[in-house]
Amino acid sequence: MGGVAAPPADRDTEAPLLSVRGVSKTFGKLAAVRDVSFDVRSGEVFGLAGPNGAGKSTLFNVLTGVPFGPDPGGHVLLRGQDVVGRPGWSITRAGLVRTFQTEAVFDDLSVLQNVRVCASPSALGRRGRVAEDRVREALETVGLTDGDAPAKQLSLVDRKRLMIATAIVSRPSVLLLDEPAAGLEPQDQDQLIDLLRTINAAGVTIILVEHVLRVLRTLCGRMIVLDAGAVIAGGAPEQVLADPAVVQAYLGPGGAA
Ligand SMILES: Nc1ncnc2c1ncn2[C@@H]1O[C@H](COP(=O)(O)OP(=O)(O)OP(=O)(O)O)[C@@H](O)[C@H]1O
Repeated sequence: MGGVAAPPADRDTEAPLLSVRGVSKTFGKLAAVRDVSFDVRSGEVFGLAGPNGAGKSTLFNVLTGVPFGPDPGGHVLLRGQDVVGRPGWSITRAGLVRTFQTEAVFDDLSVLQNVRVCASPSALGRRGRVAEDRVREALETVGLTDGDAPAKQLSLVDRKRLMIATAIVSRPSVLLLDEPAAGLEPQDQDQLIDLLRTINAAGVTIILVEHVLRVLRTLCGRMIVLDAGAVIAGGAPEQVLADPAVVQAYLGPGGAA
């Protein structure tokens, strides 16, 4: 029951930017993540899918060390350096930055204030503040032009933009996005797709947890699927999403009949 092999690390000689090796996370008797290994190349948009409870968010937690790292024995190599065991701020500083499933936005603050307050410690300058040019650059990238607008007035897609701004203000090398398209109408999904393409084209490697398959198909060159914590398929989205084991995992026992 070793699971399915992760997609090939690389067809060329370039070392992967991120290498996840034998990562597991157990809560009591529950193996939420089971011996997961995969590689992400610099410049990729790499997809991570799986049914509810498959372990996707837990995997993001252990990759970024917040609130916990993996069980002993797992390795998370960023540019060949193992970040397991480092505190979360240090992993963020090394370049692994995530967003959360629900938009972590302070309604009573303005757009600008949200980016200043939510930025990770790695985005802070010498005086313990985020440089204003970084804040403005992040907001410009995500297309939020009115920094003084109260966050509570933002539409859902703009709240997603704001959450992404709070992550990219740290200038990550790998941006981990947890279900950014959740709840969006198709036209707003298209805006999100355009934004993620822009961020990726600027040199940011992206790992995308997503249930909206259209978004995965459009953006990802490669992806893996988790089920019950283990990798059950990996490769190009069209091939992976047609895999009978993946269809079965999504539909549940007997559902694929
Ligand atoms: N801190 C925790 N303590 C105990 N169990 C946990 C903890 N965090 C997650 N789990 C369990 O681990 C399993 C995987 O959860 P996780 O949230 O990672 O799945 P997911 O694939 O992100 O699901 P979804 O798509 O619904 O967000 C679930 O059974 C969940 O209840």
